[in-house]
Amino acid sequence: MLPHSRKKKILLLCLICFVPAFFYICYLCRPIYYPNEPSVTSWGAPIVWHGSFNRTREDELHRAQGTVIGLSVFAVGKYIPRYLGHFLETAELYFMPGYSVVYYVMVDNFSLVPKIHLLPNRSMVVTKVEKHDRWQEISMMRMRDIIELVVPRAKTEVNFLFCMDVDQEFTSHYGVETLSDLVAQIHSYHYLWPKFMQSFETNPASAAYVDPSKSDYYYHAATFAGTVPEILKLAKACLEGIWRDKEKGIEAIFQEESHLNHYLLHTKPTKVLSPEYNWDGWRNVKYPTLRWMPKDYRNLRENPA
Ligand SMILES: CC(=O)N[C@H]1[C@@H](OP(=O)(O)OP(=O)(O)OC[C@H]2O[C@@H](n3ccc(=O)[nH]c3=O)[C@H](O)[C@@H]2O)O[C@H](CO)[C@H](O)[C@@H]1O
Ligand SMILES: [Mn+2]
Repeated sequence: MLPHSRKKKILLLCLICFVPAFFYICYLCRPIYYPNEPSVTSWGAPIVWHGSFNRTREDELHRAQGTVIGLSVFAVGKYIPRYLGHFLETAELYFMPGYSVVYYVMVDNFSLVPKIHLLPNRSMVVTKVEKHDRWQEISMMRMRDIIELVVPRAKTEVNFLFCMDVDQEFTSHYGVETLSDLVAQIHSYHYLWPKFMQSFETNPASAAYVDPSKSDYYYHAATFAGTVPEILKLAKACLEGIWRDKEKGIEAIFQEESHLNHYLLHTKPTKVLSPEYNWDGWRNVKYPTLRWMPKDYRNLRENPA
């Protein structure tokens, strides 16, 4: 039998450790939706949530302007058979329904590209890209290919350009409420985490360096968007940072995502997408619009680390 004073100490310790942990877990698990969450950033940009915008008004505006939207997506190696078909099929269902859309599909092997039946007013341009040996290079060099292969076409064909990862699926209406000059996606993993736990590059020698205490949000590179000139500026800045790091023999912790976060800290996005627009599958988002597909790094990536 433990002495009475020892029991009291253990009980007190449990209260000190577990009660705050319990409340923090409840905070992390609570349903996330508007109007419980903020819908404007500190610099005045809207944070888009289900219910925070008037879709009818936005639709009227974009239909009157004849807005055309581009969507660039890369699928290299095993990512083509695993993800590309489903990504495009769900985009046909939910990405900007009723609008003219041009898909810029970047692959290393034309013969594996699935046949997708496109709706009227929607077209697809398939372009061959180099296959790099490391997944990190495949991921990072998308910035170079966006500059050299996507932008030259997109600048005359579309008003807004989205750049997305392929390992995701659309699950409900992803509409014109997401359009703006420069659009960034809040990373759903990091949304509720304190700043010191965010995954910014913390090596001051890297061009991607961000002091977490000065940050706004941790953004997810799986979606960024904007007008074509803004995307060109963003991609050029990220690529320059990647080259500067390479000259020093370093690679930012989350590759182009780290450089994107550095850029967006200094060039504030004009619109921010809430975690609803890039849901990780377990986060308790009430109105998910696009969701991560299951990862399978071991089988899909060329190199394990
Ligand atoms: C844990 C981890 O690894 N995280 C990285 C990765 O998250 P992710 O796990 O989201 O990376 P990912 O495997 O989806 O790769 C990014 C994208 O590059 C393309 N791709 C990549 C590899 C490949 O062999 N074929 C191919 O097509 C594809 O479009 C893919 O969606 O990417 C992020 C950028 O979005 C960051 O760079 C993260 O550091
Ligand atoms: Mn991804």
